Amino acid sequence: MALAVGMRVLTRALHRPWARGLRVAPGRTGPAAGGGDGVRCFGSPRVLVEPDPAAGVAVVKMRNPPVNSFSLEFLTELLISLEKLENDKTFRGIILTSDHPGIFSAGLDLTEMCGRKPEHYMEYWKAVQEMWLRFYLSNLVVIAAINGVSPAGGCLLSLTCDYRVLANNPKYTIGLNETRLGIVAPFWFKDMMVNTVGYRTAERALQLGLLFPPAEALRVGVVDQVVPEDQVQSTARSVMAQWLAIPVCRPGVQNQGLGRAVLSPEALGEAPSCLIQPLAAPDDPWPLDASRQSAFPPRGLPACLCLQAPLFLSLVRTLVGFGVHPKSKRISS
Ligand SMILES: CCCCCCCC/C=C\C/C=C/C(=O)SCCNC(=O)CCNC(=O)[C@H](O)C(C)(C)COP(=O)(O)OP(=O)(O)OC[C@H]1O[C@@H](n2cnc3c(N)ncnc32)[C@H](O)[C@@H]1OP(=O)(O)O
Repeated sequence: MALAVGMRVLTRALHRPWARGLRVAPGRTGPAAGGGDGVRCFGSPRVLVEPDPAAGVAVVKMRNPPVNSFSLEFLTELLISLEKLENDKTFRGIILTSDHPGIFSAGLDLTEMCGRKPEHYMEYWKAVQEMWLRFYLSNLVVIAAINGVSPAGGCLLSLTCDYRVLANNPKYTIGLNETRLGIVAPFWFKDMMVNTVGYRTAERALQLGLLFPPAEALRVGVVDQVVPEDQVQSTARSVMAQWLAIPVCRPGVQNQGLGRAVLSPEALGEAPSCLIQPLAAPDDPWPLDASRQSAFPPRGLPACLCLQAPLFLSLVRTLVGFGVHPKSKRISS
């Protein structure tokens, strides 16, 4: 299904460039997540924050209908909310979930990835990287309450979290399915998966673009817990309490050198620009090894991307296969 939808969205984006406008969800106020009086929700059109100051926790709800895809606007709002919470010493943890049960996130917004100007791709890709880095390196404990399907970038976002609770609904699959769309997950998507489920499982999952239903997801370890749908939020809160009982939970993990293995200290300094730097060097050697070159273009590559082959090639050279590219050493070694 993801494949069919992906193709449909990409094709439509090329033919209906005017349809890419902002989807603004109405604002909303309500009681705090903890039910306390006088504490109001805040956030932005696409991100609702339900604070529970007494617990030091905020529930961050993604609400970018219809599928919480990562549009540029949504990514920007999500990052602003995260930054606000990080700068507010009231909060030590956030629970990341969807305001639209059934869909956690459909991942990157496919309409952002074709039919646009090169500058837009740069800006968009930088925002995607920043989202990943900011969540991955946040000093807040982040628990994902996954209450819906979570392919590709949606899965990546959950992998940045300290713990993943998934609702037990067979429709709520999770995984990195990029190859099914004819694209290859960037190395940092891959590395996150390897860190989480181990090399062999990640290798197979990425090659086949597997989307795991809950029982499988738990078995391979892509999520930490599967619970009945109506217990996802309460479980996430219990897990959070467990984490917050530890005085130095997230910074402590970093200090022990655990869980932050994808980035070198050098890359941590200025990671977004460092990661996209090769885009500015179009004479770079082809980053894919011979076996991958022969597999390019992959079967099923969206026609609209083929039409933009030169741009697409340079982007692909930049974004994928860094694991076999000599320059990757400065990032991943
Ligand atoms: C910067 C340029 C880079 C170019 C090179 C790329 C290299 C990068 C490599 C890899 C990284 C990629 C990461 C990704 O995250 S790619 C996105 C992968 N996502 C998916 O495969 C999910 C596709 N969607 C689905 O499977 C389903 O929509 C669903 C299961 C999430 C929900 O199903 P359902 O409830 O039945 O809803 P619909 O399918 O009817 O969809 C509703 C509506 O939403 C549109 N839509 C769905 N997914 C996306 C999406 N990812 N981006 C944008 N829009 C999406 C869908 O088209 C429908 O639209 P409508 O008909 O107008 O209502």
